[in-house]
Amino acid sequence: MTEKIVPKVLTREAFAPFGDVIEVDDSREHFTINDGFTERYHDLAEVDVGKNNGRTLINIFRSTPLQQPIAIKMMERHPLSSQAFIPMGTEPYLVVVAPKGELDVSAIEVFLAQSNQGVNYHAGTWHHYCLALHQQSDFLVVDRGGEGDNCDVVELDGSKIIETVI
Ligand SMILES: NC(=O)N[C@@H](O)C(=O)O
Ligand code: NI
Repeated sequence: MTEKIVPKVLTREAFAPFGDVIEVDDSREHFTINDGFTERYHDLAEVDVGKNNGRTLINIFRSTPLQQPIAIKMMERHPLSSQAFIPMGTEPYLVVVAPKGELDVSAIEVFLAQSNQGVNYHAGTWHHYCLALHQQSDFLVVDRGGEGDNCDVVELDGSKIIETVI
């Protein structure tokens, strides 16, 4: 039996169980620098890459959209590190997550992220791989390099289907 999931609006509060939202938010700490020509929105996400002598990687993921409607056929987690996705283009994208611990498929949540919002999955947060929408999109990705198996993947039956995003 299939289940349609309607993506939710991505907010810091709603995403808090899974990680951080990276966006300009005047309720967060910010201050003026660079002779007054720059506003620094400070310390927005917890980059956690140090386990087992890990180091920070800065990458670009060029992601091609899947055909919609998208069936959720996998979830993965990085037990040793966080992973941040910051869109470099102008398109929204989908974020599919579930709480840390043993994967609870019934707890899967889907968010629609806008092009001015990045996300940072905390270590162990279950997520689908990067889901671009509408056109090929680049994402700046900050994650971990180093020893150890840092990607657990679970295959799903595809019965959870994401409502099409126009
Ligand atoms: N495998 C890989 O580097 N990418 C995934 O972790 C992802 O979340 O897109
Ligand atoms: Ni990942």
